[in-house]
Formats: sequence, structure tokens, C-alpha cells
Amino acid sequence: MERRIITTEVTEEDKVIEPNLRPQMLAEYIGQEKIKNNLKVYIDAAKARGESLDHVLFYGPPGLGKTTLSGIIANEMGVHMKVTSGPAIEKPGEMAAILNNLQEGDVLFVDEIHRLNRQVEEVLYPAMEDFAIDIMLGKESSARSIRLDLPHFTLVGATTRAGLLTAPLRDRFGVVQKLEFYTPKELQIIVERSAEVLGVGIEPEGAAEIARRSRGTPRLANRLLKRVRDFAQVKYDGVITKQVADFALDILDVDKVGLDNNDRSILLMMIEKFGGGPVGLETLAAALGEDAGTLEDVYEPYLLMNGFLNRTPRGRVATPLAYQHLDIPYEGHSV
Ligand SMILES: Nc1ncnc2c1ncn2[C@@H]1O[C@H](COP(=O)(O)OP(=O)(O)OP(=O)(O)O)[C@@H](O)[C@H]1O
Ligand SMILES: [Mg+2]
Repeated sequence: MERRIITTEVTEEDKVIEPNLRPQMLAEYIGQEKIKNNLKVYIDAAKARGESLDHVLFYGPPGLGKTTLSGIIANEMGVHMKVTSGPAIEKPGEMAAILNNLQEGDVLFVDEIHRLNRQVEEVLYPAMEDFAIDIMLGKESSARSIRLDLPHFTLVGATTRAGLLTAPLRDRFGVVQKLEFYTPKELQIIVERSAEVLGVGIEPEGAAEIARRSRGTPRLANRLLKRVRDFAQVKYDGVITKQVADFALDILDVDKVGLDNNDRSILLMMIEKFGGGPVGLETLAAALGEDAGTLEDVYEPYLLMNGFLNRTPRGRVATPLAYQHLDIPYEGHSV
């Protein structure tokens, strides 16, 4: 599929702007109220006991704030955060070295934790449970293992694909939290805050329009804000009004509910090639030339949440709302 401005994956540009826009403490973090309330209790309790925080797993679609929350945990606990990711660690020894270099109380953030390989993952089991690693010395008949104690640390894992985590790993997290899409109201606050950080003038209606079209995702809201700002500077007098936001977002092919060309292609494909469904995920993915996992975890959740698509035991189905949105008559269609 085409590269989308509204991709929720991290782009090079995000890597430059995101650190500035990232909230540093829980109080600045908008939305995800349930997660925030829970974390606050766990963090306060751990601090009162002078212990490290229990291991935390965050899961949910890209760009909703998993990495941000991990940084906030470290800041609130007043500890350092080491960052790594599933695909970055190839050998058990590399994981052992990272663990061994942590300081008491530190946060180890493992992004894309579902992509750790089996041997590396096995190093984590005793590390998470007993704060120890087992090291094999010698070989064959004379081999023996010694246990090396580690500092107490907090593993924060993040994944867009919780279903791919193995049971033994998942079971070792004391806290498991699912991130939800943000409401337009919450996104509007995020957009207004980001505009302030970027030094751009914005009217509430302008922020609301960007929020409505950001598919519940702060990363996207921030990215659309930057694009709209460009239009505001070049074509208008620099302030983001509703008119500027509408104009820019229409040009960017992000429609009124935040769907872009790729989302519309998915729905169109379902309707035109598969009679609206039911069509199996794999079949649909193959027809689109897209990976089934990406389709399921990146594109589908928002379409599902907004009622454009349904999951049934026999496959995916385009809803009447999808037909309506694409201006295709639904009559004569039997579900
Ligand atoms: N609650 C929030 N309030 C304000 N800004 C937020 C919030 N959550 C996320 N953001 C913004 O969205 C950007 C993306 O968030 P983040 O990188 O934490 O997402 P993620 O869930 O880790 O995504 P991925 O799955 O791709 O790693 C952040 O840089 C931050 O600016
Ligand atoms: Mg992240």
C-alpha cells in the first residue's frame, strides 16, 4: 500500500519532534485515565515501600503512548531508563549483559517485546521472577550453572501484538495494561498542548478538526498538526483555524472521520471484490498485498471501533456504515 501520512508507525520526522512533545510526568499525560490511576497507585506504593515497581506490560495499536508511559514511569520513580527492543537483541549473552548493567530500581524498556527470540526470552524468566540470571560454565559433562544476582529492576514491555507473547513471559508481568484510542476531546487537548510547544497559534475549532481526523492516535494528531501548520504559514496568516485545518486535511486525503486512502481501499476491496464479506483476514491481506498481522493490528482496530468493519467467525464484513461512507448503495446486499 502507499506510504500514508496517517501511518501510525514512527517516521524519521517523528523521531525529531516526538521527544519535545512527549509528556514527562503522569500529570501531563492526557487520557488513558484508568491506566494513569492504576499506575499512580502502584508507583506511590512502590515508592513508599522503597521497592522497584512491578513489571509492566503495555499493549495496543501504534502511537497511543506506550513508550511515553514507560518514560513517565522512570521519571516518576526517579530512576534511569534503559531502552532496547525485541529485534535488537539476538543472543542470550546480550540480554544478560544489559540486565547486569542495570542499577537498583532502573526501568528496562523492551519495545516490540513479542519479537524476542526464545533463548533471549528465557534469560528474562529468572531475571523477572528472582532478579537473577543463570550462567553456564564449562561444557558437556563438567558443565555447571551458577546464579548471578541482579539489581531489582522494572521491566516495561510494549507490544502492538499481545497475542504473540508467550504465556510464560506474559505471566511474569504483574501489571498488564491495554491502551485505548483517545477521544476527540482528549486529542484536542493534546493538539493544543503540542501547538503551544511548537509555538503555533491555533483556534479551538482548528484543534478540534485535527483531533477528529487523527483516528484516536496522538502520534497522528501531532503529525497532522505539523502539516496543517505548514499550510497555515504559507497560505494563511500562520494561525490554525478550522478553515485551514479543513483545507489542509482535505488535501492530505484524510477524510472527515480520519480514514485515508488505504483505509478506504480496504473497505472498497471488501465490498467490490468480496461482496462485502465475510472474507478471511489472510485472503483480504493477500488481495491488498499487505501483511495479515499489520492489517489486523494497525488498520483494523480503528475501522472496527468506528463500526466500518465487523469480525465474524466466517471472516471480516463491511458494515452498512462502510457502504454509506463510500457512497455505495447497500440495498440488495444480503449479509
Ligand atoms: N497521552 C498523551 N498525551 C500527550 N501526548 C501523547 C500522549 N500519548 C502519546 N503522545 C504523543 O504521541 C507520540 C507517540 O507516542 P508513543 O511513542 O509513546 O507511542 P507508542 O504507543 O509507543 O507507539 P509504538 O507502538 O509505535 O511504539 C509521543 O511522542 C507523544 O508526543
Ligand atoms: Mg513506542
